[in-house]
Amino acid sequence: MAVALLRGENFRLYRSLEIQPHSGLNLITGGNAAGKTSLLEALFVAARGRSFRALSLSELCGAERPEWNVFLETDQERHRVGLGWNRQGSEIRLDDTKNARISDVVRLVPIQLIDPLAHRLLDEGPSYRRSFVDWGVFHVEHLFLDVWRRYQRALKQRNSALRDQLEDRAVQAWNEELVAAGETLTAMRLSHVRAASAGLSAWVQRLLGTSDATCEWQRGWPDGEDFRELLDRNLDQHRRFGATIQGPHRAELKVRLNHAKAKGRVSRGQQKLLITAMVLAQAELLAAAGAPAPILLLDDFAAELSTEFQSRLAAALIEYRGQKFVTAFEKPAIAGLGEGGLFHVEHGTIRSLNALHK
Ligand SMILES: Nc1ncnc2c1ncn2[C@@H]1O[C@H](COP(=O)(O)OP(=O)(O)OP(=O)(O)O)[C@@H](O)[C@H]1O
Repeated sequence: MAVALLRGENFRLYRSLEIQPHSGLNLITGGNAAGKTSLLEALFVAARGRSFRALSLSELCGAERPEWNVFLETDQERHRVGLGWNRQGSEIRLDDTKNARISDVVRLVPIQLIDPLAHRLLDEGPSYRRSFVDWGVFHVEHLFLDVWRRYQRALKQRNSALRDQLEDRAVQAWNEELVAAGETLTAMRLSHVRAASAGLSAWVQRLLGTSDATCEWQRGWPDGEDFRELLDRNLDQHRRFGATIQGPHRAELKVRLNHAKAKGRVSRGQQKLLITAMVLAQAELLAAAGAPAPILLLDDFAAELSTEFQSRLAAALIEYRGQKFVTAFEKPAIAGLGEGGLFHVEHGTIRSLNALHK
């Protein structure tokens, strides 16, 4: 699956935008503030229903009028996805369905971004890594969303019973659902991380020249402990905190490169390539599970990378068989980059620099 057409109106600096991307690699060049990131953002917003850098959809509105829209069409099956915003709210359309559910769009058009802030996946708190893993599990396990929602609901109810200092029975009433959903969720996450870790080494070898990268899933409560018993045993502690302080909502993905924690001890350039390897390993799992191969957005190709690392990254991108959108100030002098779609952006105007050979 690839995006065959992207359109937008009054989206950030673009009065209107339209591209017909290549199904493989698309290189988008342009100077500072030309509109490269905004173009990736238009794609991301259409596929995820939210931006990766704006907190609200209103920020995406251009100067023309108080409304904007983005639209994409896929190559296979010609699915059409549109997101429109005005001051009254936003609406997602999927094919002929108005007010479609964003989860249906997300499932149809998996998209991942690696931008200059991607190091947060390794540097910041565990919620970034949980979201990363859960995004993959969502795409390979169709029951994930239901189980995740059940867990969140039981957790919320249990926590509010703890906060309101209700009697033990009222708190414990949620344990069964919390344990049932929590254990299923954990099993799905564990099997996803194990499978992704198996593919990670090969991508790390290609990108970083070492195969010594590991990902370990910590499920959110101590190994060897039964979740149900732990909830009963720690009830007083949870009462003191006014919250359930163990469980899958506290899970963590521990990432190591050459035995060092990927946080702090690994350089920014290494982090960028390690994250790319994680994204590519996960993308392969999706494809293997019959989901569409994720579309990869890579903002600022050369940032943080030596020429050797740039060559390695280019080779990995070319090898990855999903669709890719890569931005750079200028076309890197690396064979293979720019052989697919080549676009140049200037002041919110996009020019296609090649006859697209699809
Ligand atoms: N809502 C908006 N309406 C109009 N213009 C906007 C809006 N939001 C951002 N811009 C402008 O769009 C321009 C392009 O931003 P964008 O982040 O896409 O550039 P870029 O090509 O990725 O640049 P760089 O390489 O410097 O990051 C910026 O000058 C920004 O001020």
